[in-house]
Amino acid sequence: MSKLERNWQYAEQYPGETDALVRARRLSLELGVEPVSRSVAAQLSAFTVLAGAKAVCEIGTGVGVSGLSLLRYAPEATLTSIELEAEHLREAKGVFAQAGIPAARLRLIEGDARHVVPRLNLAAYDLVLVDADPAQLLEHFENALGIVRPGGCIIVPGVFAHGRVPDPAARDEATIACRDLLALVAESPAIAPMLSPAGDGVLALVRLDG
Ligand SMILES: C[S@@+](CC[C@H](N)C(=O)[O-])C[C@H]1O[C@@H](n2cnc3c(N)ncnc32)[C@H](O)[C@@H]1O
Repeated sequence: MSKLERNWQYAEQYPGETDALVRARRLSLELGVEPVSRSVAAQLSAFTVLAGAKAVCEIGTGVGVSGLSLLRYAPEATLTSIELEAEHLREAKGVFAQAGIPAARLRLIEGDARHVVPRLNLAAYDLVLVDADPAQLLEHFENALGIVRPGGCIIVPGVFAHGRVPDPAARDEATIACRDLLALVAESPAIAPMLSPAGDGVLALVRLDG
């Protein structure tokens, strides 16, 4: 194992998780839904607090691992989370209920985020997580930019497309979408980006004023 691999593995094993997160992660894997990794979950928890986020939106609820992480240290935050698959959302509801998250802090919406997000209030969210189908990434990202307030942040886990983004030979749709997003964000004067190798890559950015 290389030094970088050892560093990565250490960082992945470092964060502690609540019993609710451990249960949600297990359920997620049983259902074949890929949750954010432990280190990415820890970043989501910290980002919500750092951003002072009260209104959080998530595209791709899955079974609730990322949602629980976003709310973990932010008792005043509310989560609007959108999920295409009824079964995933049903399981996520159980996960949030078992974790004791009050229903008033949650707005769980079943539907295609490409249609739902454009109907949400513009510039109304402090933090938006984009974690749905990577092939639709650019569309989700454009929609996320519309609903995040200036000074707010967008987080995109999985942006290395299972390690394929750095491989120039990889040309599949999801990989190209991730590369296109990384290039777009790097070139925009209206965005302050940060790329972390945690999990399968995390792009975090601040939408600047104006
Ligand atoms: C990688 S999983 C999300 C995992 C979750 N964020 C977590 O860490 O627990 C992606 C989820 O996005 C959902 N999804 C895919 N396309 C979607 C769309 N267009 N709108 C809403 N959800 C979508 C999938 O059904 C799946 O549950």
